[in-house]
Amino acid sequence: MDGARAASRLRVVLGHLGCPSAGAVIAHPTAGAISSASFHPQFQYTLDNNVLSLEQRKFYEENGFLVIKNLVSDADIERFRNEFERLCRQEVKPAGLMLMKDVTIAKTDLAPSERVITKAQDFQEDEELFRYCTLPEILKYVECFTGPNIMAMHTMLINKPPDSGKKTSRHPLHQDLHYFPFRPSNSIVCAWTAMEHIDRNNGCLVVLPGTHKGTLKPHDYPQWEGGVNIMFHGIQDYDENNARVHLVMEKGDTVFFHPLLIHGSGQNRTQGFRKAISCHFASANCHYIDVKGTSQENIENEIVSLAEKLYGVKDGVSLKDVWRFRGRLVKGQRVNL
Ligand SMILES: CC(C)CC(=O)SCCNC(=O)CCNC(=O)[C@H](O)C(C)(C)COP(=O)(O)OP(=O)(O)OC[C@H]1O[C@@H](n2cnc3c(N)ncnc32)[C@H](O)[C@@H]1OP(=O)(O)O
Ligand SMILES: Nc1ncnc2c1ncn2[C@@H]1O[C@H](COP(=O)(O)OP(=O)(O)OP(=O)(O)O)[C@@H](O)[C@H]1O
Ligand SMILES: O=C(O)CCC(=O)C(=O)O
Ligand SMILES: [Fe+2]
Ligand SMILES: [Mg+2]
Repeated sequence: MDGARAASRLRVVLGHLGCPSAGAVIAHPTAGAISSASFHPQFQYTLDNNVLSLEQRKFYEENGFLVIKNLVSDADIERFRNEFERLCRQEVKPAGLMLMKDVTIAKTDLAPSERVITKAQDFQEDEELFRYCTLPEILKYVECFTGPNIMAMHTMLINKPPDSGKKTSRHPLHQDLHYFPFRPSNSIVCAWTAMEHIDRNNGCLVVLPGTHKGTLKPHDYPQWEGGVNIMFHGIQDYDENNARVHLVMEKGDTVFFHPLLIHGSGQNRTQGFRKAISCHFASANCHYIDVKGTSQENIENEIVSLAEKLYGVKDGVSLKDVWRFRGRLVKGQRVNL
């Protein structure tokens, strides 16, 4: 492998390091100007900015997610779909992009195509896909959680394949914060947009409402008979009695959710490749943390070993620098991240 490719892979791999347990309730530091009409000191997970209705704010505060119907246009989704196909055919190779295959075919030599690639990750250098992270209709909502200084930290186009029968198309229940070495968690939000109708048949998102009020749980690989995709860690001891909500979504519908919200996705029982595009945004006022000695150390160790195995890299790479390199400012000022 040439140096540039190795460096770009290393960068992406290291980008998955996580951080410490997020137990403490932290007052939101990025609250902007407070309008007296909407000042609600009881709200902890949303900011006062008059975009969300009172009902929507209460819903997110209580549940940790909020679905906005029909937010992204069909025309934009068509463009994302076309660009994804171009990436799969490798007609363009933006720096840092990672194309993943399902674990059942990871060791085969199948040429990359729209039917082989299950996820395009880190498309921050792909102008066409990165448009998603700059859409005004998306950022308008993101700002309700992050405040005005907004970084796009982590980008994915997920192409959930028809399940091979081994159930590897599932994504185990997890909290995204497990992968993130920045805080506070309330200033991070994921936007996830359905690129087509998504329901239980093709593997919709499943969320455990209210779990964003808990702490970051230990994550590890689930004991799945048919195997599990690399770095798809799950929570071992979630409360089986917690309500589950299966998010049935139409093309363009977008869910915004908190990084502590426990969620996953079921297997795809259809013959189609179920597509969604997402970005994790964070306030640029967030700060990096050291994950050593925390529950996130296992993902850190895994990634570091992988990096050592693949590139012969030892120490010297700062995680903070990696994230700083990968994150992109999409609004306001780049303060810390
Ligand atoms: C909030 C958010 C972060 C939540 C999540 O996204 S959770 C999932 C995160 N997962 C990831 O980010 C994975 C990131 N991807 C990567 O690091 C890369 O795609 C790699 C897995 C390293 C593959 O890189 P690639 O350039 O394709 O290199 P290779 O084909 O040589 O593979 C390197 C070794 O990894 C193995 N591998 C690749 N894909 C998978 C898979 N799906 N499941 C299990 N193992 C896999 C592959 O077989 C190879 O193993 P060895 O031959 O070295 O033993
Ligand atoms: N043993 C497990 N460990 C961790 N997560 C699991 C386990 N079994 C299922 N899940 C995950 O739990 C979530 C909810 O599963 P659930 O069975 O409610 O719905 P589903 O699998 O999405 O839908 P369906 O059962 O209709 O296929 C899914 O995200 C799935 O990946
Ligand atoms: O299946 C999906 O689209 C969601 C996957 C997910 O939660 C993640 O990549 O963090
Ligand atoms: Fe997730
Ligand atoms: Mg199930």
